[in-house]
Amino acid sequence: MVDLGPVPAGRRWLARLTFLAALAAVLLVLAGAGIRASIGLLLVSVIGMAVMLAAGWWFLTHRGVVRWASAVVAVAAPVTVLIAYARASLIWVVVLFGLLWVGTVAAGRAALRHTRDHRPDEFDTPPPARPFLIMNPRSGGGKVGRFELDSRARKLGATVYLLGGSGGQEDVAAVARRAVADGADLLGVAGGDGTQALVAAVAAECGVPFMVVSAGTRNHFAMDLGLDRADPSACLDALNDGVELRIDLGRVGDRVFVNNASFGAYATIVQSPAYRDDKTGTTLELLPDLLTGHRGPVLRVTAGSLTLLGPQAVLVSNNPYGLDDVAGLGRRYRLNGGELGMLAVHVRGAADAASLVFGGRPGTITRAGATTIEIDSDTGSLPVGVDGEALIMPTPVRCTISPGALRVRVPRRRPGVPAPPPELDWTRLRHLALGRG
Ligand SMILES: Nc1ncnc2c1ncn2[C@@H]1O[C@H](COP(=O)(O)OP(=O)(O)OP(=O)(O)O)[C@@H](O)[C@H]1O
Repeated sequence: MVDLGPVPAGRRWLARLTFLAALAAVLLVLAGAGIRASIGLLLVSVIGMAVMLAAGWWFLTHRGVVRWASAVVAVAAPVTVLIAYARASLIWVVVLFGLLWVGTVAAGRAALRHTRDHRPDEFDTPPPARPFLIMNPRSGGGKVGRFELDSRARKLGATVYLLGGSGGQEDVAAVARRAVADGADLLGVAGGDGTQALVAAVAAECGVPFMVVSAGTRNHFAMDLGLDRADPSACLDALNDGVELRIDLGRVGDRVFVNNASFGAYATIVQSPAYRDDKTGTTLELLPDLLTGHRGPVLRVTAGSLTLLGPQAVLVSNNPYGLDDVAGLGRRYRLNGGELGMLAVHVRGAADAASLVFGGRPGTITRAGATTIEIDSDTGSLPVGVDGEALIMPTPVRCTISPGALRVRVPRRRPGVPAPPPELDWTRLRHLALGRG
């Protein structure tokens, strides 16, 4: 066994604090409510949540009176649970228990936190001599104008191409290719993730570095690169004081994606012509048929040795999302792991929905990692959402990953990506608390 040296005293005390807080939480419930009321409290909570999830499923899969009656039940269930707590004068027990449990988890995580440096490898490379940035003045509600990104970039020596001058949809990949042919030695985008993916593909193909300016609305790619999302102008620092990262690119059919490709209900809904004008109304109208399999393609997914038949939604991502707990929800802790992530949801009825209280029955939510994922269906083509852009692709649709395919230039000083939260491993905590490392 490798000797990792002595454990810092601070971590030992944090591990002890974890056990103390957990014990205090349990004692509080037993002392405040008694054993019988504690069991009752737990049962009422579990039943309330299960009813809420089952009613939520009925809301999504029905229309008319049944839908709205389900909505009432979905809201009434948690309210009833709260009333039950209040009538038993136990709200303070529940609130205090919640606070103590949050403290327990925080102390446990801090005690087990990885000590290894989480930053990806950075490469020192000379600054670009002829950077070329494509900017979309309409992205993020006009961030290019608000943060004066175009004039700032020009002052730093970049050539700026503003999208939208022609009035119609421009071929950004062609603009980027022309720029490289004319001598550009870096390509960058200030815009949404769909545009980032199109230009990143050209940068990887031409072997020039890519630069991301967080001027979109969601900026998920910028977030997972550890860039500043609040102030997109900070991303321009990469031009004069930058380092390079090597990251992976996902491929779906003949397209590149930087974040994810989605299949199934959501991808089908966004293809609907009515979706642009009425997102909620169109989703509610289409969901019942899509979720119950009366409409839309039946998906067949192969990820490594795993095969799934009939999931309602599948998300394939460029490196897996940290979905193990809410802290990591919707973010990737690394973009250079060389593996696609897959998340598939298959809810067959209200019982499956209710089972989500305990994490779902087997097959309800499936996660996997693989280097190739194939999505097939009984139809000749499939709607696919590629980094938020709605496309139709011929089946079977193959997703692969190209490890280290993209050089990304980022500011040397940037917010960075937090280390993934460690699993709350009680055995390791016990060893730590007892000073055994
Ligand atoms: N290639 C393009 N040529 C011309 N206009 C474009 C192009 N791409 C996007 N637009 C226009 O710019 C608007 C904003 O697009 P974009 O997706 O880049 O930003 P966003 O919606 O703010 O970001 P996000 O992808 O994070 O939601 C779109 O509504 C679209 O009309």
